[in-house]
Amino acid sequence: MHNNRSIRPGSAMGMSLASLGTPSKPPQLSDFKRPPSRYHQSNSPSQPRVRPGSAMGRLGSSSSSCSTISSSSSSISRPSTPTYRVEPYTGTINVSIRPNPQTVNQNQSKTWEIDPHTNTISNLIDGSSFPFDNVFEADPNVSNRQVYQRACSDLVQKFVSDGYNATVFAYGMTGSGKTFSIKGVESDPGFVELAINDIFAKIEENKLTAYNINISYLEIYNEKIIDLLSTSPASTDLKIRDDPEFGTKVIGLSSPIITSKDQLLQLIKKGDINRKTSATDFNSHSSRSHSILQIKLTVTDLVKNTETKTTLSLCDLAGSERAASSLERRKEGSYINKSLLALSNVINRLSSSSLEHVPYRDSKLTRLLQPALSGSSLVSILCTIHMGSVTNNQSQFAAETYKTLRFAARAKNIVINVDRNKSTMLSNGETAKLIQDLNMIIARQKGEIDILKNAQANGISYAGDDSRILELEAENKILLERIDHFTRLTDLQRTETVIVKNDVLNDILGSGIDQSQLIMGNIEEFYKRTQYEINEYKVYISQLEDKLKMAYQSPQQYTDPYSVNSLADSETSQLLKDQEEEIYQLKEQLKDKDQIIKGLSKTSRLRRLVESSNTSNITKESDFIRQSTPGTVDKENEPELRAFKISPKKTRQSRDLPLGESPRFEF
Ligand SMILES: Nc1ncnc2c1ncn2[C@@H]1O[C@H](COP(=O)(O)OP(=O)(O)OP(=O)(O)O)[C@@H](O)[C@H]1O
Repeated sequence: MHNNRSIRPGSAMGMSLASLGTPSKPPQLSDFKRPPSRYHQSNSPSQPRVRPGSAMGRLGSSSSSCSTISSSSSSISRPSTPTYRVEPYTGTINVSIRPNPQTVNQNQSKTWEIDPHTNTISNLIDGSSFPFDNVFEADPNVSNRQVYQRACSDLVQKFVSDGYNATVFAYGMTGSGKTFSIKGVESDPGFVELAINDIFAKIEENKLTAYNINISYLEIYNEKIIDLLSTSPASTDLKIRDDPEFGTKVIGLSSPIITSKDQLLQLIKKGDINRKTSATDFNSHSSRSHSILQIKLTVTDLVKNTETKTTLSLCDLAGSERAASSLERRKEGSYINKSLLALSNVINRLSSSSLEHVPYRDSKLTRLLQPALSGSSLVSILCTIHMGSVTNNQSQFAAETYKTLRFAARAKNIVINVDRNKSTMLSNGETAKLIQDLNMIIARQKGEIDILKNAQANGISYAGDDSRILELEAENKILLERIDHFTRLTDLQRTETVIVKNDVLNDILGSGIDQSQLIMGNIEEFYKRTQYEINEYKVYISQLEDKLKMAYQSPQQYTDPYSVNSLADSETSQLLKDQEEEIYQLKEQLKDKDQIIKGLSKTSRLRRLVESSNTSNITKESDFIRQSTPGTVDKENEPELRAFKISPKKTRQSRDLPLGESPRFEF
């Protein structure tokens, strides 16, 4: 866990690193099981079925090298929809098709036919037919909420409650409805807002769990990664780095902490404004970039004292398009098409049965999607299409729709194995940090309550003031209860760290009461060593504090001797944050060491007492042996003797205590 790492000046911590790849493990070849083809054996996985009796079916397979006649229509079955019930999840990617009802021309002959019952879309000209998890009708009454419920909400639930990363992306030709589905409109909110509503509803429901949310929002425009939440010029061409923990990371990407749903929605709105859009031949408000919004959730189980981190990625890809009339649009279009081709190639390789190299590095988009596509995330793809006819001037629509469906069919053929992200036990420092954060929230809320109360006292009141005060006071109460719980946990952990968890101390104490001289020597040695370490830490902390002071006084001139010469502002502030964090952790360690010393001093005192009582009790002991009857032990010294029977080493699991239960130490 990052809080446990040892950070030294000049370490890579000077860089502002925000994860972009969905966290957990880096992709491995073993993450892939080549899927058993759901298609007829002689079909290539990417080929659609041909319905018997259709134009192409009648022509027979010789008419096309890419289609095979299936023997009966009953063989067209709906692919199994992932249920996400087993762990780890093994199954196919969820693929949905949604047509843009606005581009359906009722006066033109139909090229595509949708059967919403079998979730199949068929081409009426060539007879090819594609089954998917969901195929929606080209009906303006099909709302974003309905599409979200079937294509996305399951993943969001798994992301919030079950420790899975989840990735949802919209793919399709320009103007087909990707942004409409992901972002939505005021009267019909899209996936982003619906997912956020679900996330916050879940958070409010579960009082035994604490949540921390961070977000990042980027776009890939002309193969450059741009931070949509930052206006700094340094955030317009960010680099990707391989990362053992997250798969890939974008260096310098901002990742603000979210404190409320409103704040989150505001930030996303700000990012949306920064995103590149222009009028094109097909869409008056076309997205000229791929956008990736990541919501990173840290869930702390207050009962088990564990923490789980998960990431939800919502991607609105730019649309594929033919040559545009404007030069600039053509240039953008060429970057868009290149990266979509790279994505298509990756999907082809993953869906094929060969074990060929998967070309993730061919584009920034595929590099960023690599962790998700290689098994560290549940995936759902929404493919949006136009229903244009091949027999009129909308023929480009038909060709693009065919391309999109082929892409979707290949994606549907990929089998992924996804593990839940592992929960980690919280360390003392992390619990203390959590308490600090909760205290900050309480202080802020108290400030808000005071302002509202003062305003009321001065006769200024706004509608809903009273209920807001009540709401804040209730939230305050819950937060105080959480703090109380964490404080108890921290105290327990500290005690345990001192008496049970410290291996050195345990070795010394567990080595037997009869070697008291040796033990005393060891304890003293250990005591000296700890004192020495404490002094070292103190010196190091004061150096760090001096450095921080300097940095705050003159951030422009401040250059860390260990870091690159001119850090960008954001990197400098990240460096400062890292150093503050390091100081905080070192201080926490110092507190632990202080506790150890207190524990040791107490133990030494007890041992001396026991030794003196042992000597004076020799006669009593021999009396005791002679009489062989219990009850003759010196009653006066009994408590101290009891206190000195040290139990064998305890295991690390002993920290995992149920709420309110103290660890049992045998003395
Ligand atoms: N399901 C739908 N219902 C109603 N209107 C839709 C639907 N899908 C798309 N539209 C409308 O079609 C137009 C184009 O949609 P949108 O901008 O979402 O396309 P896009 O796929 O994101 O395009 P681009 O790739 O160019 O950004 C918009 O005016 C949008 O409101």
